[in-house]
Amino acid sequence: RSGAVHIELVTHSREQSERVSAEGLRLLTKSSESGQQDIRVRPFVIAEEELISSPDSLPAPDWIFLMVKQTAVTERLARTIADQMKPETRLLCFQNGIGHTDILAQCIPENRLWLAVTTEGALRHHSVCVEHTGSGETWIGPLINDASQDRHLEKNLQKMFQDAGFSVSLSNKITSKVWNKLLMNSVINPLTAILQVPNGMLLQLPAAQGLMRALYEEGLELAARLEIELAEDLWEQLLKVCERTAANQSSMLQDIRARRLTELDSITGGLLAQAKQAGLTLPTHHTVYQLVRSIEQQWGKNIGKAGDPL
Ligand SMILES: NC(=O)C1=CN([C@@H]2O[C@H](COP(=O)(O)OP(=O)(O)OC[C@H]3O[C@@H](n4cnc5c(N)ncnc54)[C@H](OP(=O)(O)O)[C@@H]3O)[C@@H](O)[C@H]2O)C=CC1
Ligand SMILES: CC(C)(CO)C(=O)C(=O)O
Repeated sequence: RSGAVHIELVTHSREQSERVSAEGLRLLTKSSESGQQDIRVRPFVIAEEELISSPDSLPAPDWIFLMVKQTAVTERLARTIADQMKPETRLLCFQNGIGHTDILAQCIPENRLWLAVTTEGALRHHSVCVEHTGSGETWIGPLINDASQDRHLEKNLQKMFQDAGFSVSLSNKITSKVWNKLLMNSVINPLTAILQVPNGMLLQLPAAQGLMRALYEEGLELAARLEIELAEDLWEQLLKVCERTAANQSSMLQDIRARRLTELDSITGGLLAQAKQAGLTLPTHHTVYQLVRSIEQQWGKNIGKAGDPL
């Protein structure tokens, strides 16, 4: 969208940035007002390696949106991002799961980290084509609540998203939102990946429902131990997500089918790491962790990692 907002896209590969420069990005989207739309956008684009070799090639931004998988969040990436930040720059992280902020905080002060939890759906078809697969809600909030922070940037950001047609709320309890989603992902994602079924099928299998409940209860116990507030109707919300996305393959199942690394270490593994610190055991999560890891290891991935995440 034009107007006062200037957006720059940083790609992983030079090949992708060259294609986006030459062809633009194709966005497939559907809305009740305009029906199916096939939109071509031409963002300013640069590859990560160009940014590393000349870190001053872009003007320092107000916001950086981090939209990579958890598996791509490394200390090296954190350093690259830190080199792009000026004192007012904030980093907004869109990842499912937990753990990435610990890596990012090695190079970026925690009071500059913001989290986004979104139920928007996006699917990359290829390097210059992405589909908006479903509209949802997005919550944004700071990792730490620092009363001295000037929050005007956050309000401007919310307006920018709203002007672009997204439903965005600001939250002072973003950790609760993160954990609500984390618990849902920790139930749906590994089970759909192990059973190789779409989300809705979990509701048709009584034995799977028993497993879902066991995973959920263990997650609840951990959140209570860590004094993290969760939605009171989280179980009902979880069942609704399975219903609403009945025909969809979870992101973990998609990763397994494409033989990519999954976000297991940040979802189930994230819970297990927190549980260990809190002196709790989560036996059902531990078992599904070992099962998903065993699937990855069948293709030679994550071979160095034992079945025990810790
Ligand atoms: N898709 C969705 O509907 C939702 C996703 N999320 C979360 O958002 C995160 C991203 O998911 P999603 O968009 O689906 O993932 P995708 O894998 O589709 O997209 C991530 C993109 O990040 C690129 N990338 C990786 N490393 C770098 C880097 N160092 N510099 C620049 N680009 C890089 C990848 O490029 P390449 O492939 O070339 O490495 C890829 O194009 C995940 O944590 C997911 O759980 C949350 C809610 C909904
Ligand atoms: C909510 C759910 C399970 C929807 O598929 C998801 O976030 C994912 O697939 O990662």
